[in-house]
Amino acid sequence: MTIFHISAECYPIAKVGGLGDVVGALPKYQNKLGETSSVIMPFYDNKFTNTHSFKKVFSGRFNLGRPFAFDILTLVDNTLGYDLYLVHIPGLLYTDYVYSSNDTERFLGFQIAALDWLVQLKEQPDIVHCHDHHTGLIPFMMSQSYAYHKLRSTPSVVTIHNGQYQGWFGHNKIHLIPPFDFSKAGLLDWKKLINPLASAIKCAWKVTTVSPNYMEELTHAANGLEDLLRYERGKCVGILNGIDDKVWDPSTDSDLIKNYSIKTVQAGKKANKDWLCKEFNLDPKLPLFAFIGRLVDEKGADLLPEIFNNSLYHKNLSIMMLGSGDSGVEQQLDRLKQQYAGYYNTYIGYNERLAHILYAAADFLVMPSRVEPCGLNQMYALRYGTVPIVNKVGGLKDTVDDFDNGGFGVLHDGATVQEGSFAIYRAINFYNDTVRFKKNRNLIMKIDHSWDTSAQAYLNLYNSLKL
Ligand SMILES: Nc1ncnc2c1ncn2[C@@H]1O[C@H](COP(=O)(O)OP(=O)(O)O[C@H]2O[C@H](CO)[C@@H](O)[C@H](O)[C@H]2O)[C@@H](O)[C@H]1O
Repeated sequence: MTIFHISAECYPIAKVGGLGDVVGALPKYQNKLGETSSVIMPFYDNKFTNTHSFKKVFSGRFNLGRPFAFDILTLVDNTLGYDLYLVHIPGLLYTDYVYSSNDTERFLGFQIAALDWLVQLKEQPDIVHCHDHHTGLIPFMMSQSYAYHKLRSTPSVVTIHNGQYQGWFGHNKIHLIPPFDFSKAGLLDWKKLINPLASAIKCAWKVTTVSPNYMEELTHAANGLEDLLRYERGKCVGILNGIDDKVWDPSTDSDLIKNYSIKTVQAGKKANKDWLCKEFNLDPKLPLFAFIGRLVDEKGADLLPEIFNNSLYHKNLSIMMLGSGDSGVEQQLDRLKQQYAGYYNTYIGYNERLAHILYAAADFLVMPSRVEPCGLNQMYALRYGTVPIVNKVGGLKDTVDDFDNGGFGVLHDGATVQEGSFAIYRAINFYNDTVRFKKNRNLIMKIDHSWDTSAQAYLNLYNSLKL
């Protein structure tokens, strides 16, 4: 089967969050299963594109209010485990950032160029797999735009990584979409706006979300799309994300201060913790709690300052926070540093290497998310022998069980300061039960969340769509 994943992010080329991780891993595992799975993504002006060589495979032009020329580039000396195609649109998409405020035109141009290339390929794809709203107009264009008539019978699949963001824009821009039968314009609309995610849910052959529980939640809370998802339920399915167990392997991870396996976890985690605590002025003898992520409401980031303030009262733990986002929350989190010097520190920003070290160094990872479609951090934490403390939502509910209930993590029921603070209090008691805690550490490192099972689940889904 020939599969094309189309996405705004793909690790290690460009990653802002979990979408990049998934698109950078899933095709690799699908290829391992004998398929031909590739990625199409934008050509950004970043470290990866500036330090690798590319070859042109196609050139074209399209009109988006004004004419644009584009190239499709492919990576030379590719060791990624899948073919990579980059859409290079100078003056539109070739930027040193992934997302911005004029994304409508940028990602519309990306989608049009990707389809202009796909439609003229000698061998038509078997599956076009779109990810999130940035590629959400592709199923509509494949089925309705005259120019893509040849792709009309090619199955399209859309995966919702985050239903909060939908890419809405006004009908005054409808003329930017390549011509189609105007009587079908309703397929683009949701609540009087062009809504790429809603359109994808209407037009794709199958809709997936990144955990079964999130699929269920979306029918009650989907930022306005609940009714649509309930109506289209028959073609929706939740498939739990996996993790790239080659990138996220504490025994080979080149970012770590010291590598370790289950056998050497004690010494390995200690070396990483000692380094981190020295670097950030924390006490290595205390249990270390970490947060890694985007500082946005969905992640419960606004709760963190108070949760940390409550938890640091007895000065019997250390906390390290790595993230960026809401500037008010960033300031509040930074301010706590003076009050709790020696016990608390932050790194405001994005730092891939520090994230890896922190998963290895920490004893616990806190995730008080309000919405968590799947969550990868808790799975990375488990693989690195770090106990996740999570709110019982979305994929967190599917992947973590409470230690007081025969499980291995710490669960709380509600994204509130009280629940989050009490969960940390319970976690410290768990940590102090050293024999049980050590046994648990070995156990969680053995949990298999690799992509093997889920990559097969996607293949089964594609096979069900074969004509
Ligand atoms: N400041 C920082 N520095 C370094 N690394 C950082 C960082 N902030 C975040 N990261 C990294 O970004 C990734 C975040 O993954 P999540 O699954 O939590 O993400 P996100 O909410 O972006 O994704 C959405 O898509 C994914 C994939 O489907 C779903 O799992 C998730 O629930 C959904 O919200 C992890 O690899 C994490 O280590």
